[in-house]
Formats: sequence, structure tokens, C-alpha cells
Amino acid sequence: MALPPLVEPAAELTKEEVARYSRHLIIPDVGVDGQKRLKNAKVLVVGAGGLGSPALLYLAAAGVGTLGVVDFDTVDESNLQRQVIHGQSDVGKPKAESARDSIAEINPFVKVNLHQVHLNSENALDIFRDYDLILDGTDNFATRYLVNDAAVLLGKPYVWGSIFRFEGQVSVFWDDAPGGQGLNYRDLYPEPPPPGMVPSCAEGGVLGVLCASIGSIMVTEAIKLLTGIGDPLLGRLMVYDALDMTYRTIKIRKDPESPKITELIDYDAFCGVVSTDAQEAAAGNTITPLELRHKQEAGDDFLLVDVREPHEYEIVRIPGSVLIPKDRILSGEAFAELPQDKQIVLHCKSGARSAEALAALHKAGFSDAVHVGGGVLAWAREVDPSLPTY
Ligand SMILES: Nc1ncnc2c1ncn2[C@@H]1O[C@H](COP(=O)(O)OP(=O)(O)OP(=O)(O)O)[C@@H](O)[C@H]1O
Repeated sequence: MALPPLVEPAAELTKEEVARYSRHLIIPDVGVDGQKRLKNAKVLVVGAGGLGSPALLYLAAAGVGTLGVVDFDTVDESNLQRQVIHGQSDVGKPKAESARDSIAEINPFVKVNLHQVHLNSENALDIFRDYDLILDGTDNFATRYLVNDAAVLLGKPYVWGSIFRFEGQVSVFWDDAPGGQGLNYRDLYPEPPPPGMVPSCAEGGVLGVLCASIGSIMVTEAIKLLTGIGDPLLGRLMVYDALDMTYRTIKIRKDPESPKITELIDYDAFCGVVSTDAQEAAAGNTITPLELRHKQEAGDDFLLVDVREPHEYEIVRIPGSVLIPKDRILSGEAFAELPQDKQIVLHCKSGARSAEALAALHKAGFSDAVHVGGGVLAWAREVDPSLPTY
């Protein structure tokens, strides 16, 4: 199955390109026609992070003629363990620019378009329109549903991947696929999980090399679609477990209940992204790290509870905090350990988990409990920059 606009290759390969791509050209299934299709192709990669990094490197090396890079973020030191398109000297640089520079080094024949924006409902259709194929390497549900819906509205195929700790998933979604067998992300995941239920890699971690395993499968699928060879993961979900070293594919079926996608919506609201945090802040239940510091210095009687996991507590902690992981608060198991006669102040890594735990405490009657906006990362930034961050 090939993408329609690429079936008639136009531009010829130059002498330099023939030399560069010779190991592709001698595979009969790829050949000159396949390589020309790659050269004609315009592929957009959303997110130049864990998955986007290896994906962009291999798409560029393979000779995809035009690559678009969407990312609004800058390179952080904690990215370098897996985001191999960026290097030490790129720390602090916009990820899209750093990716462009690495691509130029790997394959100067590739044209790179930068989209240094937060992909949202206002800009997604305009950005996607110019591309034949999209790769979604993002890490949050709001963007995943957005990418899906924009691709459905424009009739474009996309390759989706996700990673967590030692496990990864890949599939190809193309609602309008020839033959009427198309599916979209909502057939697999009709609803986003409740906020906080599925930890991100920033919360739960990820084996760096898993990004290469999953990112390279995403590129394999992209190349298959662009050149029209093989059997794409359309209607199938691939699940990879690095610890067992197993790959399984699971059939996905069209969800008859899946609503027809007619427009882009507010994906943050759909995924509940801002609700708990914003509600707590609006209700005056958030204190800043400096306010926490003042409470400590003033000798206020309160209990500072860190709701992260024990291994995170090992890395860095706010002095005076006790560890009670979020799940023990959400399940109610920890309530008996909490004092009734003093205020409880919660914190986590960046504020999301503590906002969730705070809502549970308020429901359970700990009405004067508050949480620290921005968590230990904000504490390290604003109160004690000597602390390590992760
Ligand atoms: N809506 C969006 N628009 C543009 N870029 C996005 C959007 N959502 C996510 N991204 C980008 O997708 C990438 C996701 O990759 P990944 O999660 O590996 O990186 P990270 O966010 O730097 O990692 P971590 O969260 O562990 O610090 C990030 O670079 C992020 O900036």
C-alpha cells in the first residue's frame, strides 16, 4: 500500500544521490522508484524528543526529501540520555533548530522545515496540510488526540508510537486508507485516561535505547508506506517488551461507537489536562516554593508530604518532607497516618501529582491542605539551585 501522491515519482536521482543511496537501490523492492518516492516525500515529525530524535535521523539518512519538525521546547540536559539528535552543545537551544543542524550533517540533500510552535487546534491543520505523512512522537494525550483528529480531517496517514520504561507501542492510523479498512487512534483508545492515571516518561522514566527501538520501527513503517512495500501496521498494534524481548501484534477493530470527527476541539479540556491544577490554583490551594520556605522559617506547624515514588525521593528531596506516594493517598490507605490537627502541604516533582492528591485530601475532609506549585523542580529553581534536578 503506497501513498497516492508518491506513486508517480518525478525528480530523477542525481549522481551523488545514486552513490549515497546505493544500498537501498540494490534492494529490488525499493530500487530507483522507491528511492525517488522517498525523495519526493514530505514527512512531518511532531516532537523532536525521545521518538522524534531517532525517527528524524533515520528518515533523513534514508533520503526523505522534505522533513518538517514540530517542537516548541529547548534541549535539556535530561534529554541527552535518549534524544540522540541533540548533543551536549545543544543544551538550551530550541530542539527544532538542534534537529535541523544534525540532519544537515547526516544528509545535506534533505530540506528541513521548522515549526517551532506548540501544536494546537489553531495551527495543526495548516501545518499538516503540506505533508504526505505524519509521525507522532509526542508524549501527551492532548497532542495525540489532536494529531489523530487533524490527520483524519485531512485524510492523511500517520505513524504513532509511545514508550514507557521498557515497553513501547507502534501503529499506523489512516482513516481514509484505500480499501475502506482505515482506523484511527480513537478506535484503539476512544477516551483519554483520567488525568494522572498514566504516568509520563518524566514521571516514570524510560530506558533510553527503547526510543531507538520504537523510533526505528516507526521509520520502517513510514518507509513502507512511502515506497509502497510490505504490509503496514494498519489496523494492528505492535507491542514491544524490551525485558522479555518480545514483539506482539494485536489486531485493532473499528469501534462502531467512535464519534465522527468533524472539527478540532479543546484537547486540554478533553484530556482534563488543566482541570485539577487550575482548579486548585483558582481555589487558592497552591503555594509557591518561596511561601513554603517562609512557612518553614516562621516555624509554622504543618506536615510537608512528598507524594512522589521512593526512587525519586532518593534523587532529591525538600528538607523536612516525609514520603507518602500519591497512590496511597488516592486509595485512602494513607489517611490514618495524616494528622488531623495540622495543615498538610503536598508536593511532587512538578505539581501535577500533588494537585491530584490534594483533590483527594479535600474530599476526605483535610480542608486546609495545600500543594506546592511546580513541585521540587520549582523549589530547586527558586529556593535552592544547588539541588540536582531530574
Ligand atoms: N503540542 C506539542 N507541540 C509541539 N511539540 C510538542 C507538543 N507536545 C509535545 N511536544 C514535544 O514532543 C517531545 C516529546 O518527547 P519526550 O517526551 O521524549 O521529550 P521531553 O518532553 O523533553 O521529555 P521529558 O518529559 O521526559 O522531559 C518533546 O520534545 C515536546 O516538546
